[in-house]
Amino acid sequence: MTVDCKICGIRDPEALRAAVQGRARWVGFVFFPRSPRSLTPEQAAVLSAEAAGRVERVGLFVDPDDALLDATLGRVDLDMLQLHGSETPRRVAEIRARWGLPVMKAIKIARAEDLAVVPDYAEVVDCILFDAKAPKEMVDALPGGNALSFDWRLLAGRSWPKPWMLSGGLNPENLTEAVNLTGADAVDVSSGVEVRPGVKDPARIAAFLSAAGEL
Ligand SMILES: O=C(O)c1ccccc1NCC(=O)[C@H](O)[C@H](O)COP(=O)(O)O
Repeated sequence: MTVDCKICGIRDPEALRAAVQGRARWVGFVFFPRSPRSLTPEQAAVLSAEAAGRVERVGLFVDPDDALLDATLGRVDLDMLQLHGSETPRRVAEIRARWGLPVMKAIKIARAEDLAVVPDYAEVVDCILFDAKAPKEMVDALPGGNALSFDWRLLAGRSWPKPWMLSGGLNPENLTEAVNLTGADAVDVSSGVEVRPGVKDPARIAAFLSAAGEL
């Protein structure tokens, strides 16, 4: 079984190289200033140039306005956009049409009812990303990248009309169980391959990609 991996929140060349050497399919660059993983367009442009032709480059945005997308995409070459906020299906479709890039929409899951929106988004996206919804009590939660998992059994035996990725609290130790339960053929990780928020660990990236290769 092949499981394609995305390493999200890449901020430095060492992490990028570990992702490329371990044969990640995608790397993610975060454009959300409140995140410890956020990059300026100038920083991302350097990493994006190094990644070109070796790994697909995903730009992560949270409810971006047109000006932010224009400013970022004017400076950084990206292969896909990841929308990780409260973007409506209509806004997702608008972004996809206007910037002409494939779009992945994060759908945040805490309980079965949270999956009810999938058909609406599936009509307008290229890929769905299932991530954990942070509980309200978690006051300092980010819109994603919180090292939280959801109940993977909610996806067991389900099929979806578009390609999809599993994310949320994955790490080298739990990847096998997560994939076996959900049947995911693509996964996304950030916190689980870090030494602390925003600081990637090349050895953990290698371990995650190795675990994926052994599935
Ligand atoms: O990583 C962030 O800081 C971030 C900020 C705002 C929205 C989303 C964010 N990250 C999302 C991801 O890194 C992944 O797509 C995914 O949710 C995995 O996160 P993690 O649970 O940390 O592995």
